[in-house]
Amino acid sequence: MDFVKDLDNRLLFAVPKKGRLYEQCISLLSGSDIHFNRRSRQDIALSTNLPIALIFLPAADIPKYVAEGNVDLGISGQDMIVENEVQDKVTEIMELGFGKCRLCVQVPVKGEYKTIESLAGKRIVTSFDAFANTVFEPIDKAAGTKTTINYVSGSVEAACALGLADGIIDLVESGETMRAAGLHDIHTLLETQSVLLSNKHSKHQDLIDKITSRIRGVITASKYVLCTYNIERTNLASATQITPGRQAPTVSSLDSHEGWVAVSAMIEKKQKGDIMDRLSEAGATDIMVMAFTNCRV
Ligand SMILES: Nc1ncnc2c1ncn2[C@@H]1O[C@H](COP(=O)(O)OP(=O)(O)OP(=O)(O)O)[C@@H](O)[C@H]1O
Ligand SMILES: O=P(O)(O)OC[C@H]1O[C@H](OP(=O)(O)OP(=O)(O)O)[C@H](O)[C@@H]1O
Ligand SMILES: [Mg+2]
Repeated sequence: MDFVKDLDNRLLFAVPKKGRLYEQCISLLSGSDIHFNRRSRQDIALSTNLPIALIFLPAADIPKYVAEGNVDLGISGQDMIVENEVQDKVTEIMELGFGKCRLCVQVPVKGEYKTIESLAGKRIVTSFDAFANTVFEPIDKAAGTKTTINYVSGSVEAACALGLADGIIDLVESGETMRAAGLHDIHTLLETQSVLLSNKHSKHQDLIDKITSRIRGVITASKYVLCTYNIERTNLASATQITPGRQAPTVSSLDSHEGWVAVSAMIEKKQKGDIMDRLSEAGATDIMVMAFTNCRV
């Protein structure tokens, strides 16, 4: 436990210790040049190049630690922030674009329930019991009844078939798990994805800003590629309409080819095929597309 004293003066950054957010978080850290050595089974890892300690915790608990100020910064899902009821106590710095899914009310396909209101007074099983209680409070009040909310930690979809629930509240991404259990969704309560979140009163705000801009750079870099090509200056105007860049394309003259220029511009990765076709039609040659791993734009 020697290194507990080494945590003094370090920014504490909570990262999901396993599960579907883990790999993406590790790749964000690596893309942001936050280096660390983590020994097997160890949930605290000191960064070797920045005054940061990474704390590996269950995603579901991270919003609570951030809200209470036990850690300065964290990555978790928006659903976990809502379930921990800490929306007002943390700053959601930015959406990270992964862990995207919907929190839905689901019922058996062959059943009588068609609306969330029809479940008033019935039995709901969920891992999101705090949120479910807030959802059913007004519904119960209007119907003059009390819905039973029971917590289970996983495999929530099994609850209806097992006779434990009339409906469930759980996450849906592809819908495969829901359909396999003979369920369908009748109401979306929340759209969620992973976010970078911070404590509102951290003493490490400068470092939080630095990490945020590095992570933002990694996310932007994953959406864009750099496109370079050569083109006759007479065709430049039509080519730059195809690749306007984020501000403007970089244009330099080609010494060896009178009247020709070299152009480079960031383009959206998902449009690269179409853009290359159109550049070719506009007279561009030597068209190349290159990925980059981080950027500040
Ligand atoms: N099927 C899914 N698709 C996308 N995101 C998901 C999915 N299931 C869970 N998530 C998101 O992943 C985050 C972590 O979820 P959870 O705590 O259930 O861990 P997990 O990664 O599913 O691992 P496990 O359930 O095995 O412990 C949550 O914010 C949740 O919204
Ligand atoms: O719509 P889908 O793509 O099928 O994904 C949704 C499923 O993913 C999550 O379960 P997870 O795999 O985390 O298992 P768990 O129930 O043990 O948490 C979630 O709780 C759903 O069951
Ligand atoms: Mg899960």
